[in-house]
Parts: sequence; structure tokens; C-alpha cells
Amino acid sequence: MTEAAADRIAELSRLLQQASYAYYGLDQPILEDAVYDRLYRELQTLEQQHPTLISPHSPTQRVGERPAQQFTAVQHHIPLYSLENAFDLGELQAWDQRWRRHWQSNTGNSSESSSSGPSPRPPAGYVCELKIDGSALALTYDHGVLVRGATRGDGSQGEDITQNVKTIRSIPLRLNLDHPPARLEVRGEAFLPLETFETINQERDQRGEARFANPRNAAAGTLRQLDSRIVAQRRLDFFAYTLQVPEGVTLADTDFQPPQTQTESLKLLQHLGFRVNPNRQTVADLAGVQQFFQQWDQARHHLPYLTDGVVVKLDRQDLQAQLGFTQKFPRWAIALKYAAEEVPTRLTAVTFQVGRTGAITPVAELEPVQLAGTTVARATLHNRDRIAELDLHRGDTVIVRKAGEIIPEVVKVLTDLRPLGAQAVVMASYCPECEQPVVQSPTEAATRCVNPTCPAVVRGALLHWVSRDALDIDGVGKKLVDQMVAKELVQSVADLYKLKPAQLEGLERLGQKSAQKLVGAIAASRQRPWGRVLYGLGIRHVGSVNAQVLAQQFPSVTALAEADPGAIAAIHGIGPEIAQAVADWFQVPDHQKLIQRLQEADLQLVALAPDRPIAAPAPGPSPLQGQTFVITGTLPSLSREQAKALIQQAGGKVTGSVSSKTDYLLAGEAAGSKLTKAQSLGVAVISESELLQRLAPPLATPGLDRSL
Ligand SMILES: NC(=O)c1ccc[n+]([C@@H]2O[C@H](COP(=O)([O-])OP(=O)(O)OC[C@H]3O[C@@H](n4cnc5c(N)ncnc54)[C@H](O)[C@@H]3O)[C@@H](O)[C@H]2O)c1
Ligand SMILES: [Zn+2]
Repeated sequence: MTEAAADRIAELSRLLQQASYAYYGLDQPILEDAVYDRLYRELQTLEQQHPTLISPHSPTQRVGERPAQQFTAVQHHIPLYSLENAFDLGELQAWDQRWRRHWQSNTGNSSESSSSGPSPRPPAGYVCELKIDGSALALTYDHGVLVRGATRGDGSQGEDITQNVKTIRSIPLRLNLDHPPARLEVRGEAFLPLETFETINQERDQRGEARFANPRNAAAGTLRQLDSRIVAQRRLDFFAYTLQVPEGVTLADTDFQPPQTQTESLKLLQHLGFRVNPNRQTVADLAGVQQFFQQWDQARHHLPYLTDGVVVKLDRQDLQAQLGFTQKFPRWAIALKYAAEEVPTRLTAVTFQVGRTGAITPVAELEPVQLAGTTVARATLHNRDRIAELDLHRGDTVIVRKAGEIIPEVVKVLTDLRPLGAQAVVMASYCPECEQPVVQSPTEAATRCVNPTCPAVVRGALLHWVSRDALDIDGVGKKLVDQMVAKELVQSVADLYKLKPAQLEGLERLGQKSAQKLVGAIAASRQRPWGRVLYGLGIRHVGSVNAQVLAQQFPSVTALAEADPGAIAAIHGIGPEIAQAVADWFQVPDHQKLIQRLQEADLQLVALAPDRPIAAPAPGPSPLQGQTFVITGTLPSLSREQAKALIQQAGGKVTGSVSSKTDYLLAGEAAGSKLTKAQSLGVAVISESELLQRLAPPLATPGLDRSL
């Protein structure tokens, strides 16, 4: 185990070092920040578990990079630190506990508040500031005059970029004080507004130069331009966030009032002539922090500059002084990061999924990670070509991406972190469902199972058929479809229309009544118009909109099946690709058979006026033969449409108004005038369950010989 850990530590350190150099030294990152952060965290955790393996050169032991050659290196008067990251609220709370414990042990266990429990609570307030995605600057003002501007560098040594800093208009060259102290240090973030960033990249494109990956690198690169005139053109901006009085500087005889809190510091910085980010808030507790964080999660996207989190700082500067710094971070501040869209994780296995078209999708099974606010344990690998392109191997560290609502996908493999002797991942050659050999399409990347009775294909076809935009059959979900296919009750969508309640009863969570209801819902789908049926067939490229267009132009299945692909392609909005897919579909004998069976099952394969009466009842027992029903009120479980279909299927007739010819009024809740009329005419009034009982006996008894 230690050996594996040592290997991983070595690999991670090497990669992070490379990335850090590319990032700070060249301003051309090779990793996304979020990916860097996670790998860094992994290294940190491993080092904590194996402290003997920590090297003094580990990326966890240092801040930033040494200053580059082209500028004069300068020693910072006060070191610049990095910030610790919290990736969620749990980590924020852990930080809160940590500083409190540290404070307790360093201040002799005394609590300023009256409580003396295990967790001391010095009165804390927090300042929430947006974490500006730019480059840190250290500014030195001697007697109120800007004398030096430096990059952070490795935290103790930075680069002297005073000439460049002086071009930034939001940095005052002289402080707004009549009697300034001998020295003041100001820190803040230099950044490029998004708009400027875009312009710079366009210019770089034109000159054939590499684009900057993000505004932060562009800002850092700009600050280290040797020609200050270029810097001046680029219009960097600056937000100040720290004001410090170096040790030994006396404030007597000055008009400088040292601030006691970060809140006061920010106000004072503004007064001194700096731009301070207005989007900040002083809050009493972590709930306030959370609220600020959430508020800016969306709002930050409307800002003209990039932010990647919220910096939370203890407001009281006496607390800050008592807590001090670790080797890299202040103990009194933390960066709460917004959810990333790309993170690294490890591939544990590759599985294969069969879709309704038989297409086989390789799926990466992953060590679960938090990504864009959800836990991700699987990601799509798309197809065979993609696997090859990624050069995916078992045990690889991969980068998964999830933006917006998109399904997570593997976008990259970190080959530097590949375990020794790892085996390449290859596409399945047999269908994982039916074990038939798969077929590689000659024209596209897809690999397919071409077995028409492959359970996965049948299940997919059924789920598509019952979906909302297709036949919209209520109550048929994935679970039920899985069971119907597994029990071989249904092998084609046409089989649905032959189902009897008795066959469905006993399937998981399906009683007599719900089986009845389901058959009713299936029967009701016979009324869906031709366009929906066409969409339900699941012809490739024929989405619900295309299906409507086709159904309008070709008012029957025969017309469409016999149409020339050229005629189909000529329709506005339909192209040759769709036309060919339609023509091909009708060529397949299995599909022709399906159409015939759907015709027999009385589905709408012809466009008709919408008020077309319901089709003739399906063959079978007709317990309601010759009886006339009227439906009123809200039924407890069936929709009116479903009840109507059930009655008609059993040979009954449904009319709209009660008369002496009405045999039954099927009444639900809130039945009104029809009920009164039925009662006055002496028409029998029945409930939904009474109706279902009338339908049930011949259908619900398994094994009953219905040919009697
Ligand atoms: N992509 C890569 O390959 C790569 C390599 C190295 C580092 N990085 C990135 O750099 C980060 C580490 O760099 P870092 O040490 O600069 O830490 P950091 O950027 O995570 O946090 C510290 C910095 O935040 C900035 N900051 C912005 N707003 C602030 C505010 N209101 N108050 C205080 N500070 C504020 C300051 O510049 C400060 O130095 C990592 O989190 C990583 O995302 C990326
Ligand atoms: Zn198969």
C-alpha cells in the first residue's frame, strides 16, 4: 500500500509541478484550475496519511513559483500567502472548527464568550468577498507614494513590475492622506475584464500567437510584459483587499487611523483612493456566509470579470493576528469555491449500454466525485472512436466534465498518472444483453447490436413508444417495461395491444385494479394521431417535430412508405439524411410486419379528423356489449379518456348526455347536473370500482377458458 502511495505521490508531484510551471511561469496552463485543485487535494491527503513521504519540494510545501529571470526579484516586506480551499459547506465548517481549536490552544483555553464548552466561541464575524480570478499584486507606498509594485512569486520573493503597475488607472500613485505613515503595504488583485480578455485573444489570433487560456493567465502575462506601453493598452484593473502596516512603522504624527477589522480596512482602502469590490458583506455566522455564497453563485455570471469563489475572512484583525499563518495559508481565511465543471477521478471499469437503436455506448464507471453540484459515478465514453482517441486504460485518472444539464463525459486522460502495465480499454465485440456479435457501422462511429429481439432494443423501443410525445401511455415506466420484456409478455410495441389485465397482475406493484387501468391506458393510446405514432416508431433522425411535419405531408403510413426519398427530402425542414433513414426503415421486413400488426391493433396510421370515433373494440369478451354509458365527475383513478376506452373495448358505448337510452351513468366526484338527471330518469348510477368489477370477472381469472 505504501509503495502504491509513494508511486502516486511521485506521479502527482511531478504533474502538479509541471502544471504549476506552465501556469505561473509561462502563463499557459496545461490543466483546468479545478482539476489542479483536486489533484493537489489528493496529494495533500496522501501526504497526511504518509508523512514520511513528504518531500520539501512537494507542490504542497510552496506558494506559486520563483520569480522569472526577466524581472528583478524583490523580497516582500510582508510575505504573500495563498488561500486554503473549501469545496463545500462541510469543508467550510471544518475550517471554522479548526481555527477555533487553534485559537483555543494558543490563547490558553480562554473563551471570550461566556460558554466554556468543548468548542470555544470567540465572537467572530466574517467578511465575505468575491474571489477575483486575477493575479495578486503587492504594492508599497512610502510616505504615501507608490514606490514598488511586485508579483506574488513564491510568496517571499516576487518580481518588480513597478513600471507596469503604474499603468493601471485604478491604482493611485499617491494615497489620499495628508500625513501618511513612512510605509504602507496594499495587496489586491489585478484582473482583466472579460471584454478586454476577448479583445486580447482576438489580437493574438490575428498575430498567430497562442491564445490565453483564461483571464487570470492573461492578466498575469500582461503584468509581466517587458514593454509597459503594451500593458497600458491592455487596461488592467485592480481591486484592493488588504491593507498592512509593516512592523516598526510608527503611526504617530500621521493622519492614518489603523483599522481594527477587515470591514474597516476595505472602507479605508476606498478612502485612500483604491477601487474596492462593492460586492462584499460582513456577516455574523456561517449561515450568513452560505447565503452570500448562494446569492453570488448565479449573480457572478453577470459580472464583467471572472470570480471562482468567495473568500471568507475573520473580520477582527486581533483574531487574525492571534491565529497567524501555516506554511502556505492564513488560518483566518478560506476560499469557498464554486462547483467545478471539470474534475479528475479514477476509472474503475468500463461497461456497455445498449440503446433502443441497438447502438452500444461505452460507459466509464468512476470513483464517485462531486461535479457541478451532483455526485458523478458514471460518464459516457460515446463510442469506439472516442475510446481510442482518449487512449483509455484501466485504472486511468480521467477528467470528467459536466456543464449545465449535459450528461457527464470523460474529456481527457491524464496519461502521466497511468498505473504501470495498465491495459487498454477496447470496445465490446458482443452485445452485453443478448450476447450476439455486434456490428461496426462502416459510415459512422456507432457499434450496434442488430438483433431485433435483443431485450435492450425491445425495452428501448417500448419506452420510446409510451413516452409523452409519442403514444403517451400513462403508468408504463422503466420498471414495468423491464418486467414485461423479461417475462416475454411483450416483444414488440404491437404486443402491448394484446395484453390482458390478468397477464399484468402479479407483476411488481400491480394489482387487479391497476392492471385494468393500465390496459385502459394502452387502449386509449389507439386514439393518438398518426404523427405521434410515426414518432413512436423511433425511426432514426425522426424526432417529434419531424414526425409532425412528415405526418402532415404524408397522411398515411402507406403514402409515407411508398414515397420516394427525393420527395421526402424536398419537404421544408427535412433533409436527405432523414429521408434516407425513413426510406431505409420501411425496407426492413421486420418493420413492415410491425406496421401490419399495428394496423390490426387499430392504431391510427392514417391522418383523420381529430373527432374520429374510437376504433372497433378489440376481439375478446364483451361484457358491456350493447350498453350505453355516460361519464361524469372526476373518477378516483381513471381519466375519462381511459374509462371511455375501457368501456368501448368491452363492447359498450359512451355518449355525452343522459337520456332515457342511457343504461349507466359512471359518476365520480363532483358530479353535477348529469347525476340529477340520471336520478330523475331512473338511470343506474355506478362508480369506477363497480365498472371495473363488471369488466373484471372474465378477464381477471387466470386460466379461465375464454372461448366458452
Ligand atoms: N491550472 C493549473 O495548472 C494551475 C497550476 C497552479 C495553480 N493553479 C491555480 O492556482 C491556485 C493556487 O494559486 P494561489 O496560491 O494563487 O491560490 P488561489 O488563487 O486559490 O487563492 C489565493 C489568491 O486568491 C486571490 N484573491 C482573489 N480575490 C481575493 C480576495 N478578495 N481576498 C484575498 N485573496 C483574493 C489572491 O490573488 C490570492 O493570492 C489553485 O487553486 C489553482 O486553481 C492552477
Ligand atoms: Zn443485443
